[in-house]
Amino acid sequence: MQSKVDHMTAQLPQMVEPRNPGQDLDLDWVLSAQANRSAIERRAGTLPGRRSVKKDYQAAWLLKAITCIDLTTLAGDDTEGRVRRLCAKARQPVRHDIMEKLGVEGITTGAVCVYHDMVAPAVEALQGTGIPVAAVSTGFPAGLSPFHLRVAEIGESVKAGADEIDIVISRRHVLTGNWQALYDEMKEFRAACGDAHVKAILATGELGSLRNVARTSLVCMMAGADFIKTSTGKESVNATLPVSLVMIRAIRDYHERTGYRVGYKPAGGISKAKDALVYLSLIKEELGDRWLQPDMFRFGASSLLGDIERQLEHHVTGAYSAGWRHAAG
Ligand SMILES: O=C[C@H](O)COP(=O)(O)O
Repeated sequence: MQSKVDHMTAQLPQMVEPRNPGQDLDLDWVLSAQANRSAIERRAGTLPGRRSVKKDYQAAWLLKAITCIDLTTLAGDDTEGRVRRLCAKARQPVRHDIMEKLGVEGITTGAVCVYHDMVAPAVEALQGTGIPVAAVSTGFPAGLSPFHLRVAEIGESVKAGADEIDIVISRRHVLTGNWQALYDEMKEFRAACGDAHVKAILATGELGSLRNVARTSLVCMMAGADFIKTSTGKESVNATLPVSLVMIRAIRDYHERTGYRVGYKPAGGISKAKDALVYLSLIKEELGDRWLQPDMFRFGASSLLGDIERQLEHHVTGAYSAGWRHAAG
């Protein structure tokens, strides 16, 4: 068990892959992307019952999940104090006594994710830790402010010290099939990020179909997205397993054709440890171990960490509930 924990929690330095440079918009490829809803839903339906995460290794997998969390606060009443407390949690995500019993030290969350105004306090609170700060941007969550302001917002967050920028795409470009406009927008956002990594938020709950999700994923990667992300957390439907399958298969396709690995970030509504394990199994099965590192995979989540910590506490006190054990495999 201990060596499994060590192996699972070994964190790679942030963002070690060569960045996806993007490529010209390939409309034939985009339009050939399909998604068979019933096949996707059948496959997604099998995931929660699968046993890819062995019971003995659950603690190790939960620690792995922590290293992949973008610990998030995106609320209108965010304050510097709340963000400082969030950053303290990112540095020390699990209570000392639990970590001691697990025999692990030094793990952190993958990043902290905040609105622009909270970037500076987050950068200050995380100084010297190596934990990146991600800023949501471009008129998050709807992305309907004037284009030049959306581009300028990226520049402001980079100037304030953000390492990663989570942009929102214009859903209307997808809904009207204007792939060129989507590509141009994404390319400009990517350029404005400079050295900061860019995550493209698709807002999949507003894209109308799984086929649109597949096509949008490809266009964003062609325009140079470092990550594709499901949702803002503010749509009525956020991260789901069918949408995740479509997006990670697009990532696999893109890697096979171009040689570049793009990261994946399911976000919104993921709050249970057992759900995190299902996502990790999905990534392992569909993309392989390389994507199970924080530079290639993140959960966008505001409350997942709390449940994971509770489950780890149960693990060290031997108090797992039978139901949870069953669900997690
Ligand atoms: O990107 C992150 C999401 O906004 C977080 O959503 P959540 O509060 O449902 O975990």
